[in-house]
Amino acid sequence: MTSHADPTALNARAFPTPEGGTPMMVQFLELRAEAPLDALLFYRMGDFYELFFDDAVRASDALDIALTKRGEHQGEPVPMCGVPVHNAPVYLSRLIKAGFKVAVGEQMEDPAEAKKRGAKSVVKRGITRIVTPGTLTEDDLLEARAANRIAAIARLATGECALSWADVSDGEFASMRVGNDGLEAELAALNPSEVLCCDEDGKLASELAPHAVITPRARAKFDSGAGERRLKQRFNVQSLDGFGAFTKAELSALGALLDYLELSQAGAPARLRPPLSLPSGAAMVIDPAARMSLEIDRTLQGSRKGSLIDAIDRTLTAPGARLLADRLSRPSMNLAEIQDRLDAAHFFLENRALREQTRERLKAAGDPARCLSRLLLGRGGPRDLAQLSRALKEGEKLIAGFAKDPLNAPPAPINRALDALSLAQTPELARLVQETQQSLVAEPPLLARDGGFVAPGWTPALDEARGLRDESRRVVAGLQATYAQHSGISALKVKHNNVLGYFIEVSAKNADALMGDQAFIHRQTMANAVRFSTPELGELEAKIAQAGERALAMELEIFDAFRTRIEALDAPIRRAAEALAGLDVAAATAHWAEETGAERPQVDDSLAFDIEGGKHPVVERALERSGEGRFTPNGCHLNGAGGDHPRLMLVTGPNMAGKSTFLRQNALMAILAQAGLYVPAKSARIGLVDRLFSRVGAADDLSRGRSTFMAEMIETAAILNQAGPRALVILDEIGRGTATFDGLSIAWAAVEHLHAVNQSRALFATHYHELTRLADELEAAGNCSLKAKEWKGDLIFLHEVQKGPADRSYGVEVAKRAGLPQAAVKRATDILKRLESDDAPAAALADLPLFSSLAPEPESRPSASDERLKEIDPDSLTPREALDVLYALKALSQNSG
Ligand SMILES: Nc1ncnc2c1ncn2[C@@H]1O[C@H](COP(=O)(O)OP(=O)(O)OP(=O)(O)O)[C@@H](O)[C@H]1O
Repeated sequence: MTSHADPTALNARAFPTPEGGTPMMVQFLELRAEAPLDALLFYRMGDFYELFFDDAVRASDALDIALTKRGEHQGEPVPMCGVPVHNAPVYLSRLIKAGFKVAVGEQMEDPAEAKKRGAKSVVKRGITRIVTPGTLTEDDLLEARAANRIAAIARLATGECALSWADVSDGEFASMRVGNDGLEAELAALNPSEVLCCDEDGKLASELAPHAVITPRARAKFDSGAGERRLKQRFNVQSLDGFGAFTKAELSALGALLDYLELSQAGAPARLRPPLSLPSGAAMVIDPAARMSLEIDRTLQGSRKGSLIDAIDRTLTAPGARLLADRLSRPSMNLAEIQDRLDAAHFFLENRALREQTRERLKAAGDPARCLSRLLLGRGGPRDLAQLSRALKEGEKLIAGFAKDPLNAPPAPINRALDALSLAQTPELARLVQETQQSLVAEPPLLARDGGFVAPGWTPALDEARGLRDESRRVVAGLQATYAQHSGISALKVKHNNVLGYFIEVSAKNADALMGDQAFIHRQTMANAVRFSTPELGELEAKIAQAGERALAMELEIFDAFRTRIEALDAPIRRAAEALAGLDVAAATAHWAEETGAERPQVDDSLAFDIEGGKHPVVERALERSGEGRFTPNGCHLNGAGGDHPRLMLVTGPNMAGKSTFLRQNALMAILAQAGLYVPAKSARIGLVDRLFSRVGAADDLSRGRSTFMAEMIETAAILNQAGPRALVILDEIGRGTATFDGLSIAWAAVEHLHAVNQSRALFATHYHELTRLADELEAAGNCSLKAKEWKGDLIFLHEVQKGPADRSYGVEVAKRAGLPQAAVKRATDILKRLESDDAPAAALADLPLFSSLAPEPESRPSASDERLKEIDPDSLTPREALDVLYALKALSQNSG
């Protein structure tokens, strides 16, 4: 599919040469040549960003705005469209969502400066930034509760592979070595909005990360030596050893990413934390198919509503929500880390009042990480400053609630968070917080350039400048009365606009009186009014402007000083922001657990999988909301201890009985437990799961040219090739997309392979009853089924898991419930009876008459003569009437016959 935003198509564009152009057009085309071809150029002209040529054509189409023309270039009209600067974020976000990148060409000087060089000179412009999906920082353009990552894939000639990624909005910067076959799963976990790769890997990257914008870069940008140099220079170190041991591929990926971020931030390079090399094996690997089908952070339709995270997220801050999403997308393999998270949640569950108090404080904390990044990038304003210091202050206040009660001491992870929040540990930071709180007005504006954010009383010099400005304004206001009195025109007004500054306005009929007066200088005649100025007004105007400018300059200086101090305190501020997010997740987990009765899981390094009373949090919520009844909790034991506790469980039962739900809820249980969260179960013991595979439901993958069956087989192959004894495998009805015997054989072989070779803990749902026999033959396999019973000819699902296989499949009953025509249901019942006879299926069907050759069963509606007979009461008939009725009945039966 090629879209307007397709980088390959964009990179093939050509723009005219500047020859023969107007000075402005020459400047535009020079900037256009400087900006990457796959980005649209927003060219600032006063209050508008204008787009020209092909940029205008594509943007007007994507934004649905008018495409006009502006003069000619080289004899051809120039296509143009524009968006107002004050509304630019809205248009930017639409273009970014449509997959475009935008280079912003700003005016680099005051137009007045340009005029000094001659009437025809053009205002200097330069590219200040390239806005791309993966490099956003503005709240308007970002989703608050989701990370916004940009990733880079490096594949060296040696076969070595690595991923690097960054979140410019909060400074995250990391890399990880991966095998070629692990790229897709890791990219799915990171869920980046933009992916860099070298030119040759463009197609591969779009297959690996189908939801991301792909940005191909020259192979030279992926040079690992250059990458290392760039990293050292950026982080100002002699050696990278202090940050970790990076492979060549990691250096290549990190270097390429840094290079691109420098380009896109044009001179204001993103402020990133020093790179972190994540060890492989630190997180449970969830294959992309499983991630999708388990609907962890979004549903198959792509919405957050209806996903696992939506059902369990009780965080109150956006950074808390992002941390929770991160933990769910990369469940930990580190037992100590998991215990820490569970300890923190447990503490908040036990200490309800403290939890409520903490959550109350968190509500005011906002998003300090993103405020900090914007401030460091020079894109932050006074509101960011105020929000950041409020968050730090709330963090400080929060500590007081955790009284030093030796009998109820918070666990280590909470203590660490409290330490990070303690301003007393960083007096510099404490001072900064105090000063920003004192110096800023209650509701500061978004942008510093507008001024008006420093509170009165903060610096005498600023107060004085403002006093002068305000005093002059008062004098101006007073002048209106003086002039009115002097001229005798009571309707005289003193007004202000950007062109004339202060002026006097009178109606046209009063103008003559002032025209002859030396004190008033005529400036402008309008349809109904005439405008004048006076030297006095001019002087006051200058005073006001001067004082205003001085005041603004002082405010900007104060703001800059704060910014510089923040830059130096970058690390402790980040630590405090992370601590707040961590406390939010812990308190939210406890809150959710209390609300739903979720329990603390026991996670260890065994191979156990023992769940009692497990529930599917999303299905349970859906049932609750629709009032359709309660969720039936079910246990699941896959610890391989033998007997009742097989390692591989075959799950049978009628359609709609709840097999898929059962499979999914157990996969989710492992994810939740290793994310360090409570689980929706009475109890759960789970031995670390290193990889989670799930083949649930048949989602067509037609976009990749794979049929349902092909997609299913590819995923099954991946499972049988990769799953090991620590894996958890969830397989739902594999083989059903092909002929019965093929399907059964494949399913059969898969079960045997999983049992003997992979030896993973596995749940295998199937409709092939023949498979249930395997439980007798394979020592670590067992059967369970979902109960259903027939009642008065209807099928009732109990959603209860019981030992042993299902007695039969009830497919025909389900079809009947779904409203299949009566004739088809009856026919299916007949066929089923024959198939279930002892003969081989082919023989059983041999003498079965074809459906079409059977006379359709007559509808059992009463005949007309029957109806008539019912109406007759023989006792009330005269002999004559009886004879008439007899004739009538005879006629009716002849007609219908
Ligand atoms: N444990 C449960 N308690 C209550 N209701 C449940 C339970 N499990 C499933 N259900 C309900 O039954 C419906 C069908 O469940 P599910 O899709 O898991 O069935 P299935 O056996 O996999 O069906 P099929 O074989 O047709 O895919 C669910 O949408 C849910 O409403």
